[in-house]
Amino acid sequence: MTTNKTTIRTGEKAEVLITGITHSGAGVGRYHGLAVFIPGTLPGDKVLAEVLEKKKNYAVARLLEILEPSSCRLEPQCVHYAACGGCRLQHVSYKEHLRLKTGLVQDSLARIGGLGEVVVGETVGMEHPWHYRNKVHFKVEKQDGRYQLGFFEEGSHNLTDFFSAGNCRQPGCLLVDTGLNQLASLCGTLLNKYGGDLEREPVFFRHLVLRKAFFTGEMMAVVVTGSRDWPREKDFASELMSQQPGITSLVRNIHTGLSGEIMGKEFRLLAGRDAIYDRLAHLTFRISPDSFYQVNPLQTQILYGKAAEYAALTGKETVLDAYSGIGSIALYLSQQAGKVYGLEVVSAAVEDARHNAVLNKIGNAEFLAGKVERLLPSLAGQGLRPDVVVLDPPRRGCDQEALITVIAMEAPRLVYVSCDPGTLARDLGYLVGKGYQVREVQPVDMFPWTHHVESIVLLQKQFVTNLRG
Ligand SMILES: C[S@@+](CC[C@H](N)C(=O)[O-])C[C@H]1O[C@@H](n2cnc3c(N)ncnc32)[C@H](O)[C@@H]1O
Repeated sequence: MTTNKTTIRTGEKAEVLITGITHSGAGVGRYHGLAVFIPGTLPGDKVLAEVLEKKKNYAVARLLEILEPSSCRLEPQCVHYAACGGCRLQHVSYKEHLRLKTGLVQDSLARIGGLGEVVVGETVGMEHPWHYRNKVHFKVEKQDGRYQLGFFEEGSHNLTDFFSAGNCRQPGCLLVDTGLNQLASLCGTLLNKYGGDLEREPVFFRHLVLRKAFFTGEMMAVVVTGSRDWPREKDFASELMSQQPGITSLVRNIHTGLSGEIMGKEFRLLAGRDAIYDRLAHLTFRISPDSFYQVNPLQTQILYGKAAEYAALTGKETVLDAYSGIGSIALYLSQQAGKVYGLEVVSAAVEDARHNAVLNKIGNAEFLAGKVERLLPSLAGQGLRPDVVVLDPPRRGCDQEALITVIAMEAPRLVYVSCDPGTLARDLGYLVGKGYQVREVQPVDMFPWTHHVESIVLLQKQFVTNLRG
């Protein structure tokens, strides 16, 4: 029987030339006309793969052998690369990796947003794309008679232990700041020392969340426990604080619920201050344990610089920063604006933003707590007509109610910051359908070696720009 796309079977071995990449970082090629997704491959590779799953329009296969490598193929540097799955592009040269990310954004805009004519700028990369993360959350699991710290392997609940004795060749994650890796390793040792007898009533540790302010060097550790009791909590805290002088904030979070959130609602300060302080450009920021803060400080400066360029402020404009976190973009733009508003749902982040305005002696910023989709209509109802709206939503993008109100407010300029090209494309498509024009799209590599990419986009309202400008 001749093989064609309908007779392909699972278990079949396929020779595939990879010609593209998916949004989750897998290589894509064709086998008898059917698209085949093969993780761990990249355009230019010729590979032998085993079909694992066959659907009507595509198949998923497992890489067995690289028959001819792409000229852009690299030996991954991380010893955990294969098991961890977090760095899905570590086998791709950095130059090619940036080119692929630009392509991913371009492809989303065309396919999802119907914006094939929009030109996407080249992704801005990093000079040293390692140890760039200022935050990490390690999963804590009981395995082989001890608490282990690491990440779940892709698609499973098996933990890749990043700090066991067998992994001493590379303790920690290559994307994470080296000071945070050292702190994680020490925390792992002390959780084992003070976590209780693993056989009888051990403490249920869920996560270890670590943060570092790159500019000030301050570090924060949040130990997330699933149980309330932790008899030796004080011993843990005092030994950690004495052994690691850089740690300025040690917090316990109690998360007894079933939700998949990393942290629960209850925080307890164990030692030091309840927040860390960092500097970004000319500003100082307080960052509380549950507030969002961009994870790559060097690239954040590039991102915020672009936001200022796109906002094109002259000193008198009203700026609305939707999804404002600790107020960083609003405060960054405040010196060139008449008035800035920030809208944010996490109340601790709103408190940080208000505190940050005072800390930086900024008097023209106002921060409101609540969901953007609720606050915006009420601000519009009160007659607020911003000149610039910054949208920096989480991965799921903007709620349609929020976009409807932004359109009704007729802001001449929108600056859309996104970490998900798919939802960005969806929202841009909607805004373009309602009279906005995409002027510039600039991807910034905030997450080197992973398949994630940040983009910043300038949109302008057609016609109204002239009337109001
Ligand atoms: C990608 S972060 C951006 C934060 C900030 N612009 C920055 O650069 O650090 C998205 C923020 O939106 C907040 N958020 C998520 N959903 C929201 C909603 N429906 N309304 C208001 N804020 C929301 C999150 O808590 C988070 O602080």
